[in-house]
Amino acid sequence: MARLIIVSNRLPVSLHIKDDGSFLLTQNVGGLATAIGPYHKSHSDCLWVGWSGIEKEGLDEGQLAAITKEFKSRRCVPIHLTRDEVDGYYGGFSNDTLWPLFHDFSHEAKFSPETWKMYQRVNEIFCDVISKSVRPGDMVWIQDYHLMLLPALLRSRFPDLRIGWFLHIPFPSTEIFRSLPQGADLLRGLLGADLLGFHTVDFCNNFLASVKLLLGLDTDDDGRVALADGRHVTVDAFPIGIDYNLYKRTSHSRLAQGMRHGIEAASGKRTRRIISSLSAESRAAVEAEQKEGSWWSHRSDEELSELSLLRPVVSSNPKPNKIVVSVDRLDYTKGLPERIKSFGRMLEKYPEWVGHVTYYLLATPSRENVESYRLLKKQVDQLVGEVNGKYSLLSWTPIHYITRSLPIKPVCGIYTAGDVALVTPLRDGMNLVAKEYLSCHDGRDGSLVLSDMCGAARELTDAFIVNPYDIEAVCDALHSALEIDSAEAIHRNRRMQARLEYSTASLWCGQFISALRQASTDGLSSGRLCTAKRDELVEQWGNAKHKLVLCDYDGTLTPIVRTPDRAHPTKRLLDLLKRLGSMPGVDFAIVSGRNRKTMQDWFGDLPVRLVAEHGAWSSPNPSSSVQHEGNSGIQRHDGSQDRSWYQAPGLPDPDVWHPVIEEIMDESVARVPRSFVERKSNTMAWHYRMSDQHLAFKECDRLLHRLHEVCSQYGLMTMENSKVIEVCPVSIGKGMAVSPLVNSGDYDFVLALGDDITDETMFAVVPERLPDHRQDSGSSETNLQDGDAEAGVNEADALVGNGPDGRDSRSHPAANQENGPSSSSRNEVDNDNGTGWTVKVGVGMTKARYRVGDYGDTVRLLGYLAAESKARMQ
Ligand SMILES: O=P(O)(O)OC[C@H]1O[C@H](O[C@H]2O[C@H](CO)[C@@H](O)[C@H](O)[C@H]2O)[C@H](O)[C@@H](O)[C@@H]1O
Ligand SMILES: O=c1ccn([C@@H]2O[C@H](COP(=O)(O)OP(=O)(O)O)[C@@H](O)[C@H]2O)c(=O)[nH]1
Repeated sequence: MARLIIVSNRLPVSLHIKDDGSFLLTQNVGGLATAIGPYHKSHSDCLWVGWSGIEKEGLDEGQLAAITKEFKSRRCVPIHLTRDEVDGYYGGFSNDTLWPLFHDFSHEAKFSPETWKMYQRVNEIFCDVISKSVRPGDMVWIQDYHLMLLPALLRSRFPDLRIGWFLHIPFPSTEIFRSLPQGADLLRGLLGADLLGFHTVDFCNNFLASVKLLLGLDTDDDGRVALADGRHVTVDAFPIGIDYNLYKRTSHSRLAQGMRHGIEAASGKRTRRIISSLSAESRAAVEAEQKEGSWWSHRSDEELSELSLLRPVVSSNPKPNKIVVSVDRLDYTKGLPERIKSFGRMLEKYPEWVGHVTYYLLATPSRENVESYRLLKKQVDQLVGEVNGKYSLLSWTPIHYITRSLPIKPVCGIYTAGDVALVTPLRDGMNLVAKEYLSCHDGRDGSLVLSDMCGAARELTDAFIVNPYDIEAVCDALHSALEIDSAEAIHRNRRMQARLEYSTASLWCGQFISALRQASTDGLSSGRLCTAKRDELVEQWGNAKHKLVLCDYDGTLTPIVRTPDRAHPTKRLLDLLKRLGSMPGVDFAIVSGRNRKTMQDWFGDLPVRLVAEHGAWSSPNPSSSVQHEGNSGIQRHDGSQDRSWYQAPGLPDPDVWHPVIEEIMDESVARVPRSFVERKSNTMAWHYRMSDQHLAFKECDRLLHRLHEVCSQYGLMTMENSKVIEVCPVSIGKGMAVSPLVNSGDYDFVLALGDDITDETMFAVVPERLPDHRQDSGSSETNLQDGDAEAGVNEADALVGNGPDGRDSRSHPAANQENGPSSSSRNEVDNDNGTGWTVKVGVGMTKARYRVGDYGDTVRLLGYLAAESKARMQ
């Protein structure tokens, strides 16, 4: 397994030098540490390289070495920088130039040749330090805009190193990016990587448009940029998630709940006792005033003082007391002034909320040494003061303004208390706050008003989406969010939560690393299921009513391992399959070459259809009323009450051919140490995965020759697969087995997943278009033979080379007489480097075929589908 080196500006731990000179390491919090930290911790060979956070000045070589050693105890490699270097590279070019420009704040951007020089120098320093740690086969994953030159610097030293880079902030439009004098240099720097990741497809497109405009380089359909040196760089979207369960759990912590109660009490949401002490006159006065809609006017001083004191807790007001929350760094990209104005406008436009809605605004100090941030702080202070000054009552303040940094528990307390979260950045790469708020409201109401200008808006489509610059629109959305019916809010939230719960930070990390692992000098494979296409597939799945999934097992749902019995499914996989199989409108079939007993033992209890021994046996889903086996198969019970197995008709008698084939295969076992024969009821396989491959390949040729001499007389054929040669009846095949299902007319969406040549026959029977005859099909019963003719034609297609690469996909006896398999074709069919395939088709769409990396990608895809179905069921 390739070792991963993570590189970021900051390390996941900070080092503090205590008064006595000793060191203290503390864990940093934040999106990056949460997302990649667990991978770093759980992989003992994974390193993390980043700036130490300590100025180099005043420290001698011995102290620097001691600091390095301290970080090493946490598998971190610190980069030591001088104050000038940090000021120029970090405060200067990164935060004064790239940050504003990438967030569409060109007017805030400073262009300075000095800070650019420092940026170049520090990227080189990073390269020097990393170069000392790199070993052959390593992968390097660079984070963010601070290190855009690093990929090409590393590439010049390590031509074969796998390099990935991910941008955590937006990538701007070409019009903005081209104003950056060093734009072309930065793009060239990035193109040193194999894989470039962004939060959204829009940011990918912005990047590619700049590459085209500034460097004249084109992109292919798979999002790959072809370089003059023959390399391909893959560009794709990897939207980051959060640790959903952590936030959900923390929202129930005593501290968070205590804060929630405190906030609710302070905002008048909880305290009702005082109401009973209200005089009847006061109550009447309050009600009259609410009806009039104008307040303060025509009131006596006494009335005014009583009203202003009591207003927030008066129960007769039709508005219940509510709480609005927001959590941001005090950054000009977060849209705080616009948001405060919108809140003020809401109190003006909907005065019934005065006294009844309290806004808890947490604005954490950020980059306080930067002039524009200091000015922003003043502006926010002033606006909060204006709204509070204008609307405050004696016992109620509209905005509770907190300018401190809080740890996770109190932050969750704030989220949990909020009836509405106001998340309105003017520009943001993702925005984790929006996702954290929803996870703290798991199973509860609470509304999200969300800016359209952040990456999160692409996913959280059930939020109140607003243009953050439009004060009036935000004001109205806030009003609607406060007014929303609780059941409707829960319903909207559940849809978003189902997706967030699945698309976690660790899924994001795993997905990027998996893609990077597959990246090579050719870029990721052509025909790849990129994020945009995956989202489209998930959407089509969500829209379909009757879905069929045909899924191979070994190599598709589980990795290929040394011996067959070690490929036992994990509990997580079984849970996922159970969930999918039980979903209304989903028919899930595991279609495998495995023997019937293994299929029964491993999957017998699942609500799924099973196909064993490449179609020699099939067993319908015991929980489904729809059966497609008809009377064509021979029904056999094997001890399991709930599950029946049907044998494909017309199979040659195994008692006749087994001894013959076994004897031939046993010879190969004798000739090739550590190879073995797997005997199944209707097929037989010679496995050589654990053997010397050179010797095994030679034996393959000999064995195939021997097998072809006898196969046809028994109605058998050979199949060459991943380190296995299998003999099976010519009348079976995965395609033949699933054809009746595919052609039943019961489904408006079919998805087939597989990784090897035996799955090609299954892909082949998936039609180019799915006819929509669900309405007029009299019976859902389809006899196995009904689909045979078509299956036969399509299987023949697969046989003559309509496989993924146009290669022969099976070694049919007749075909083999002319084209005996060569050891090179054997190498080609070996899928151990992981290339699974996904084929989908639906009513009204044309069949599409995609490549995924390995079984992990397939399982993740199924997870997305399950989450989508869950979201749509809400
Ligand atoms: O159709 P599938 O579900 O993909 O099953 C195909 C064969 O899978 C098993 O063998 C393969 O997986 C083993 C475990 O990873 C590995 O050790 C072996 O080298 C692979 O060939 C199974 O043993 C065969 O019967 C299936 O035909
Ligand atoms: O006092 C605070 C303020 C914010 N956050 C966290 O800071 C992160 C902010 O991430 P986001 O993507 O929303 O914005 P960024 O600050 O990265 O631009 C979220 O995880 C917040 O929970 C925090 O822990 N304490």
